[in-house]
Amino acid sequence: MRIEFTKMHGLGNDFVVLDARLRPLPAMDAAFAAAVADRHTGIGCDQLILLEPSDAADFRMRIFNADGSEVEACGNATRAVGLLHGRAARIETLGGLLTSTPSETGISVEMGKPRFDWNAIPLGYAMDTHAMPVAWEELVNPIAVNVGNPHVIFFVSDPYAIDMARIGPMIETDQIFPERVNVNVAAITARDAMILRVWERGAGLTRACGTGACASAIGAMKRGLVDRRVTVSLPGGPLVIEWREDDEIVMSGPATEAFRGSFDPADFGIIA
Ligand SMILES: N[C@@H](CCC[C@H](N)C(=O)O)C(=O)O
Repeated sequence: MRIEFTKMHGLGNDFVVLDARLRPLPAMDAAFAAAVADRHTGIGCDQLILLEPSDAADFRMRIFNADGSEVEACGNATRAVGLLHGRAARIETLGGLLTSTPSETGISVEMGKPRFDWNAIPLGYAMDTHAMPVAWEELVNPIAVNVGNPHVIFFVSDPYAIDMARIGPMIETDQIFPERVNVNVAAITARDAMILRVWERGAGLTRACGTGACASAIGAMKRGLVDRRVTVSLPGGPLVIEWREDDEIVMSGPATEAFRGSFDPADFGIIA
């Protein structure tokens, strides 16, 4: 059996998109997703995205990290599937119902409302999420925000001076985060601009993280460091994040289709 896929990316955060909206695919599990995502023996991607029919929206998007874990939200993939859909779409995810719309800069997505309660992040025990009384080496007093998925944000003077490949996994898997966490290091450069690098839960260092940009922008706005519309520069390029007065987060930026192909799951050692 051959499965068709579309390889896409948002600012270099790359996806294998499988479309089961019209034709069912073999049941997806962590081993299947990890095998496809493997950059040496599979197709290779940061996230595998599975589109399915939905009763509540135009379609359902399921998100699997490269390590196989299924998660609630992915900002860049939401723009990518919005591009694939070709027109405005309501998209059901584990993190909530999202809306994507073609825009001048690519695709804009209404990402939902941020949550700040310690048990909504979630954290292992009650604490102030606005300035968490914790530290990992030089990374201190982060803010935690859930934008559909969990994020912790550290404000630093130079995100590129932080050894994220070493410290990222330590924080991601710390027991204070019972569902693990996406780790963001951000620097404010103006009232409307910031620089960001992200160690993603289940995927590692990526060139861009849409939910990371949303969470970091909201964290900076909460702390009064930036205005309510900010350009977030990631290694792969910029995203514009706005926190509207109605509490909705809007993310705008490009999405790209790279190529299409097909594979036989057996080639990757998957018994489908
Ligand atoms: N790359 C994504 C985020 C993907 C999920 C994340 N790694 C998690 O585990 O929550 C984005 O663009 O938001």
